[in-house]
Amino acid sequence: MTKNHVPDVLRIAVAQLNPVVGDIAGNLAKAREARAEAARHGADLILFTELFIAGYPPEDLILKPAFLTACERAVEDLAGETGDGGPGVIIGTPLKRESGTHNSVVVADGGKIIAERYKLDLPNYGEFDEKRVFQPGPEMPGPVNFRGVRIGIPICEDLWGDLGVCETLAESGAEILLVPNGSPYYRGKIDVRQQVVIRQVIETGLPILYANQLGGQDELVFDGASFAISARKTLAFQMSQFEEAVVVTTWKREREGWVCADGPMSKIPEKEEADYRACMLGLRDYVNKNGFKNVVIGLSGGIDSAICAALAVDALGEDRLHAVMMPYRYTTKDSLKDAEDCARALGCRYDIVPIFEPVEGFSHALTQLFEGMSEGITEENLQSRARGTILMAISNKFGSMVVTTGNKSEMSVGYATLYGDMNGGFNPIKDLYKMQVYALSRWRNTHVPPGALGPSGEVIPQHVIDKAPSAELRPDQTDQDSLPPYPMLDDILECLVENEMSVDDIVARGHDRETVHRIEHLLYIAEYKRRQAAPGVKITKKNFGRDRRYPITNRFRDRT
Ligand SMILES: Nc1ncnc2c1ncn2[C@@H]1O[C@H](COP(=O)(O)OP(=O)(O)OC[C@H]2O[C@@H]([n+]3cccc(C(=O)O)c3)[C@H](O)[C@@H]2O)[C@@H](O)[C@H]1O
Ligand SMILES: Nc1ncnc2c1ncn2[C@@H]1O[C@H](COP(=O)(O)OP(=O)(O)OP(=O)(O)O)[C@@H](O)[C@H]1O
Ligand SMILES: NC(=O)CC[C@H](N)C(=O)O
Repeated sequence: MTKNHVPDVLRIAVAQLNPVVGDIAGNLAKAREARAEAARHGADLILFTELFIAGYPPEDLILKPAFLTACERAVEDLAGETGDGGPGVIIGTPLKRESGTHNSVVVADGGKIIAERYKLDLPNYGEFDEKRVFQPGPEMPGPVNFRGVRIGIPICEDLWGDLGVCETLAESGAEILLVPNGSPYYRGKIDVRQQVVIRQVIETGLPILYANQLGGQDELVFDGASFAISARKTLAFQMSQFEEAVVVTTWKREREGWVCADGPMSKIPEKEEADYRACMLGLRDYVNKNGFKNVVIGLSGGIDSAICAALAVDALGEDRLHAVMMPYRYTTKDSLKDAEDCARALGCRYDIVPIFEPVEGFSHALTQLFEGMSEGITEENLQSRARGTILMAISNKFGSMVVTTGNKSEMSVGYATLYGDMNGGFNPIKDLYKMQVYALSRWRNTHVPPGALGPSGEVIPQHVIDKAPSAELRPDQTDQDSLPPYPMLDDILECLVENEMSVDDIVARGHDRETVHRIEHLLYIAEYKRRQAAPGVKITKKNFGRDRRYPITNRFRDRT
């Protein structure tokens, strides 16, 4: 220490933890445990993620006065506990003040709250809706003097937006920026975050520590991967992605400012692994946080239900998945074998429940009404609905949640039966196009991701990957009877959904205009189905959920 007791070393613990939205007592207990661990490792300060005490995003819970009171009490309790001489705390909480209800952080040390700071830049795009429930901080935040070190605390979007929060903090004397985040995963997001942080390091000349939440919350997956960028614009430390951790980083005051002298350097997973682990974590947390002991999946012998089964076993363990094959007249021997092979490879419970009787029963009940009419989609959908009803019966009887299996290609064009195979509580592959389902399946057959509870080896039989996809709702049916080949379909969809491209621009990529028009039309008319669909894990920049809000009643077609 220097003569005036300003420290030359600061040990900052980063709590990359998985809170549960609304479980204030549970989140407080987690914070206490993390602080105790940080204390054991000699930390001076522990940094929690955005709105940690509430869980992020709390959405309209913020409108409940009782929720706000409970959050504030919890942080007051924690602040009181910092009188034990252990680490100080930076923790996120909503706070109702005269200037409004704010997305805030509380800084506590020596048994009391020493500062409050409010988020200025409220994100209101994509999955974010913060302007709906919060008011922005009334003024630019200044640095907080923590044991003689001037710390700037921009809150998440304060780093991304152009309100100049970081710049102002630097101008008003901040020596280091510690940023609590609630930043959800999408493919490639890590690079985007690093660019955002590097930009602010360049603007301010200060090192930035970026602490991100972990865990699944409905459609969102918070992937952690907290990191710091030094004032020299190099990666100072990197925490693991998709894993909870409390790490203590050591910062030293040098001539050029604060420098991270010690911190972890975790490896960040590549494309398929990252997507697979996001789907796994999203499913695991949805099931566990909502109190389901088990899940049930209709296992058809096709690729979608196979990868969902693999994800379920990896997320929950083989004893928590019940796979049910429900054959009908058009189910091939191959499908029966593929489903059984898949269940055997995964080690889960497997049952066969034929649907002849329910389908024939419905058909019989409708014979008179449908007399003289030809068979078609109605009869195909009866098969899907019989299966959906059986899965829901198993769900009701055993308390197991139905995992629904529609991929993004199908959800885009409405290639799924409402109240049939769309039945279910959660869909781990909802934001994966069909070609991505194949890529992840191949990847899983040669890798076991960290934290997965499933076995190694070929858990998705190669034959399932090689054969032509089919709904098997009529003889010799394949998906390509009514849809363009998946590589083409997926490219057109990505252009329309993720990139909001014009039909002309999509045609310029080499696609047939009539096909693009047809896919655009199918995409628009399936909106009503998606509004009734189960939530699923967000993997892309634009998922079918809060990211994309199209009207159901919509006559617009791009015909320029
Ligand atoms: N705008 C709107 N708002 C509210 N409701 C609307 C609606 N438009 C239609 N509807 C209703 O929806 C009904 C049609 O929807 P629905 O009953 O689902 O049936 P529909 O979409 O006509 O048929 C299901 C399609 O999915 C395919 N499929 C089914 C099962 C599995 C797979 C697969 O491979 O994964 C594919 C199947 O081959 C067929 O092409 C209409 O009868 C009407 O009642
Ligand atoms: N014979 C079956 N037994 C059990 N479940 C089935 C059966 N057929 C369909 N399903 C369920 O309905 C979903 C829709 O599947 P369908 O076979 O119609 O086409 P898909 O979307 O290509 O799916 P998959 O690739 O899993 O076959 C399947 O993922 C599965 O969960
Ligand atoms: N919670 C936030 O403010 C997050 C916003 C930011 N753009 C992100 O995705 O990380």
